[in-house]
Amino acid sequence: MNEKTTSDLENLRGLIDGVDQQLLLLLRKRLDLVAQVGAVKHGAGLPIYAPQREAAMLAKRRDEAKKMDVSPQLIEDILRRLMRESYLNEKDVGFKQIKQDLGNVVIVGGEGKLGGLFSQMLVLSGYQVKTLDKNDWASAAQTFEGAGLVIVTVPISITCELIRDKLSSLPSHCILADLTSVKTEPVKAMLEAHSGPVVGLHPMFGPDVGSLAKQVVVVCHGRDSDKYQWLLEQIKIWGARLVEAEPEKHDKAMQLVQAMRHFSSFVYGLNLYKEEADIGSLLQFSSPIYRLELAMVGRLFAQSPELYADIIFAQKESMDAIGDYLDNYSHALSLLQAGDRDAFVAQFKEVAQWFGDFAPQFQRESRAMLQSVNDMKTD
Ligand SMILES: C=C(O[C@@H]1C=C(C(=O)O)C=C[C@H]1O)C(=O)O
Repeated sequence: MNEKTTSDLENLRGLIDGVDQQLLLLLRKRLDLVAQVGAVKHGAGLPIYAPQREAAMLAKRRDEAKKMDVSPQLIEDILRRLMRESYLNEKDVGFKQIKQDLGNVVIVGGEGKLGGLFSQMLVLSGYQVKTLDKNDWASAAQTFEGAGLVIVTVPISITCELIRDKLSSLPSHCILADLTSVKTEPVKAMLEAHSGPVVGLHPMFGPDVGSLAKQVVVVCHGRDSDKYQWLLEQIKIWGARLVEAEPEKHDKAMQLVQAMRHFSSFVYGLNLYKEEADIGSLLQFSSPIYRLELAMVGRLFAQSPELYADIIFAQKESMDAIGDYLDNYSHALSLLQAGDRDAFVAQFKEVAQWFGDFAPQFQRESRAMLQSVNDMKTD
């Protein structure tokens, strides 16, 4: 490269550095303002996630970007990432405590990751939280004294037994809730063990989310919902959306959303293992979509085998859903083995028609995800 080119590049890159440093100053200023918004929301009991504000702001910035010949999608991508940071900032400011005279919250299994997240959110909301784990049962009666809310978040495989054996003598006013990823049996066990308010919750996210903004918590009502309405309001203030469902309907959906999804990832990983695939080499050749596929499968094997075994084995009925998947896989394979391209195309079209408008919607959503996957490449 000749001297003039080198000099030109250095000068321009220096100017870009200056602009980026100004961006940093603006980011710091924006985060300070967001923290002040968080403080106002804390006092007023407002949710950290304000979808209408976000939609209005994004629309304005997109218009302004267009007039400045800046990609509207670029400013939207930047602002969406900034908003994710905003939620963390606002969470750290804390939340209004909706139920002032609750007494203690006891989280059974609170040393687990999901229990730890709920403990953090409840403490940030001003509640006194105690945790009770497998070595604490000798002092359980004392811990439960004065408890206003007991949340059960232990492995699925021991949830119902623990509820029945250990939680049948709670104070009658105390709310009993669980966070289990299946609802029918735990809600039934809580209703049988406890005469007071009962509610089943299923946070549809992992414990590694930074905040509950935009997340979903499924609510399966048990008993005396008026007594735990404040808890649902508190979860909404944390930024989550509540989806009410009958336990049975929830569990039916989880056969596909969780059991079959995770079982399919397990089998995909098992197949790579049995085929002695060279993951490093696969990554070299991988398209963004395949890298995302590998990431979603690989992340499973970085987590607790017992957790996923519990999720997959939780419902006997999941076997039916997985068995149907195998039947459909075998049918599709038979078309391939028969070289019946026309039948494959016909089946493809039939499924595409069934997906309807969801197909192009998912194509648009996945395009943004794939671009993010590519953005994260450092090689
Ligand atoms: C800062 C706020 O809180 C959230 C974060 C926003 C942002 O980062 O711009 C906008 C809306 C809210 O979801 C707000 O409500 O204004």
